[in-house]
Amino acid sequence: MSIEPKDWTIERERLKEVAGQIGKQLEGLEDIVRDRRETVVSGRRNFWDDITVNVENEDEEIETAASITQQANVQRQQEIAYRHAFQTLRRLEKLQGSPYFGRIDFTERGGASEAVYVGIQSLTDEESGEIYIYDWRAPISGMFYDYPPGPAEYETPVGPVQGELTLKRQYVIRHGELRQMFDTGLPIGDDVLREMLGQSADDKMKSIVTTIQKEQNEIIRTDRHRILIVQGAAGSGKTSVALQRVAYLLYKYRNVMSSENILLFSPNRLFNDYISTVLPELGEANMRQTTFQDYLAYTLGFEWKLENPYERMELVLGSEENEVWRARTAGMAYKASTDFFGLIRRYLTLLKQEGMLFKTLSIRDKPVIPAERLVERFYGFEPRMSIEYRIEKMRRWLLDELEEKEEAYAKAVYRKMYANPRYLGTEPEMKAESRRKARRAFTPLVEMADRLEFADALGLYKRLFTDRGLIQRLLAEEPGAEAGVAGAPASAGESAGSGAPAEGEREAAKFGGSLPPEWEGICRYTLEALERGEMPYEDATPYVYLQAEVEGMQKYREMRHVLIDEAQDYSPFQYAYIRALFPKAGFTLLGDLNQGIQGEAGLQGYEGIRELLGGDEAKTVRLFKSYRSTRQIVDFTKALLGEGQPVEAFSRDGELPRLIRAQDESALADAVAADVRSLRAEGASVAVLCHTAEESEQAFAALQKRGETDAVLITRETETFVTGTVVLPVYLAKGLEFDAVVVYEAGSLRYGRERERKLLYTACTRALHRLHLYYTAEPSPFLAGVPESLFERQEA
Ligand SMILES: Nc1ncnc2c1ncn2[C@@H]1O[C@H](COP(=O)(O)OP(=O)(O)OP(=O)(O)O)[C@@H](O)[C@H]1O
Repeated sequence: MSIEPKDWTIERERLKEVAGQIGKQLEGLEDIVRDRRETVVSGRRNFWDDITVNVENEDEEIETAASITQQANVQRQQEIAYRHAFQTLRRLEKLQGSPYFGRIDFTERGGASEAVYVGIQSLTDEESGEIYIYDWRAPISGMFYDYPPGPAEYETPVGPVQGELTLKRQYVIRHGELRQMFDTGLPIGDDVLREMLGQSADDKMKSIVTTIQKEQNEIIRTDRHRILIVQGAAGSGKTSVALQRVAYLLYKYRNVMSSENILLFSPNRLFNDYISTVLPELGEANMRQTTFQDYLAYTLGFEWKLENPYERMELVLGSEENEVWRARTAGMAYKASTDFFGLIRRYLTLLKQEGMLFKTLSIRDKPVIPAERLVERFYGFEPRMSIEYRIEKMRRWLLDELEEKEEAYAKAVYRKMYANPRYLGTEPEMKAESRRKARRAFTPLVEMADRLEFADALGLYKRLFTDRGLIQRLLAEEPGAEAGVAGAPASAGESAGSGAPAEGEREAAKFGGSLPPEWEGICRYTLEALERGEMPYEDATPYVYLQAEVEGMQKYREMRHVLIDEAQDYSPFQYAYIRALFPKAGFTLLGDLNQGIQGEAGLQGYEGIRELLGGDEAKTVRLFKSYRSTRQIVDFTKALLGEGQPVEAFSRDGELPRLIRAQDESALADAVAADVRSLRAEGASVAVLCHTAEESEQAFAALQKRGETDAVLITRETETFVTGTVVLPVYLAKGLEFDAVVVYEAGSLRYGRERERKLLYTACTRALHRLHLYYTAEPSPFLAGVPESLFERQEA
């Protein structure tokens, strides 16, 4: 749709007016920020000037303390006021270069027409009340993403507002100058989007706020369900949507939620760096971010050598498929399952009645409080009392008991000293010394009691793999036979901190299943690893869960929303645990089953976890359209997948993917090096993707030898994402994207097993514009399933 010259004049005038308004507000704010900064600095410098410190008697001490607290409060208020003004200033500065990107003219039914300009945040003239810009997250702005011109509506707290969109316009404004504008008949003009998607990959992810698609907008704004599960094709914008959703939640719930109350679980630290600028670009602070691995390492502490999921994957991909391999992979699958979760819940129920293990508290191998006494005490409680309640009661009892014993110990030491003619100290000296000795001996025991470490969680976990009778009993247990959960009247301690919500316990009782045939082998490798102080990745979550149930769990009640990216790589067991960790949080899960590189140890579908996380409160949404790659790459990768979750391409054209055969390894390295060089000369960012870390190292060395000295090798330890030429294993490229992807060796020896199909798919879907696959000998059988018309064959 063409735009009249007079419209250009009007729009330029308006832009000028808005710039003037921003300038005016900035000026005022700069003064405020300066004043407040000075107040804060001088407040800190002169903190003690207004306080009279007097500690001569108790009353004076109390008065001094009160005046310090009061002064600290004043200081804190001043700092908050300064921070607020400073952030507002930063936000306004952001508006300066590009104040808005869209406009809709909306005529409310029976009302007047209003031009709504949409930008990354709102701008209002406080004197006149005129709204110059609406925040993209405001309800009225939602229509910009959802409707073409014509009938439209938006939600408000008092119900929907209906009317008609008479105009929809998109702007490109750079450095305060109107460069382009388009009137569009579509929800969001394809031309603008195509242009954006045609650009090169950056070393940081970009915000998509100007071109959010209707189906993505729905996900960003949904807040009627506590749990939102998104199954989205590779490149469909899951991560982008997740980050815009965080910005939306921060806006909508700004009075009750801050970035400190939102947590994102991401696949690795490299990814954290890659997405780190999106929220600041939108004028918001980043949410908290972690990886599940980091959380586990923190919880397990230094005494365990925790396996990394990637190390485990290397092991599975790189090993021969013998009996040990089969036991390991079967163990990974079983320990990830809701069946194993159910088994552990039943175990915990049984422990309320029998079988609990405790450590003996001793000093230099001499028992002070034997484990049997603890067992006796534990089973002295009513059977329906929760484990955590009993343990907490025992903690208090133990601390009293230890105090008494410490006193007796001190007396015994004193008597010994007294009887020793060679000891020359005075009586008070002897008393003080004996008390010191007793304190030294008892401190570790008191700490153990205080931290609830007297239950033997490790012993309990190991018993699952040594006591076949126990396992058989747990498997035979009737679902719902959980004492203290089903049907029992509520009483103190009954549900006190049982570790998982009661609904979770009831859900868990449904699971149970049977043991995998490789159980003997699973027991063997598990016990051997634990004996060596090594924690296999698949055991880490079940173990910390069991430990938390018997020692008490640190829950994160302040977290209001938890997002999980690459959700397909978490096990059902992990979801059960995560649910218990964040009892007050809503959840957004973003995953793609097609990219499930953890095989049986990850998710097979969403139904089970829907139930685990909260059943009716969950909503599942699907995204089909892939925005990352060209149509040619999407068609190729779709065919590679065979069956699976549906994928659609956005209409952006590029060249066909290439499948290139090399005579041998050396010829392959020559060809890849030459290819990388020419792609780089065109300015493309290039990823050379490999099967494992070992292959990455070899490929990297081969490229270096052939003069590609700018290439960077990315390993599990890398924390900063760079573009240029990077060499890395596929699993570390999860969530990332590159202009060109070179699959280093796509032969049948690397990607031959069914579990490797998704790995190859994940590799290929990282490409924006170019995809080149190299191989020697035989190509991967999954490539054989791709119609010849979808790619080009070449000889190196
Ligand atoms: N509405 C949009 N406007 C502009 N670009 C978009 C839009 N949606 C997605 N993109 C772009 O598509 C690419 C893929 O997005 P993103 O990484 O969020 O997808 P994903 O679903 O998380 O992918 P994957 O699962 O493959 O890692 C990014 O470059 C992103 O900027």
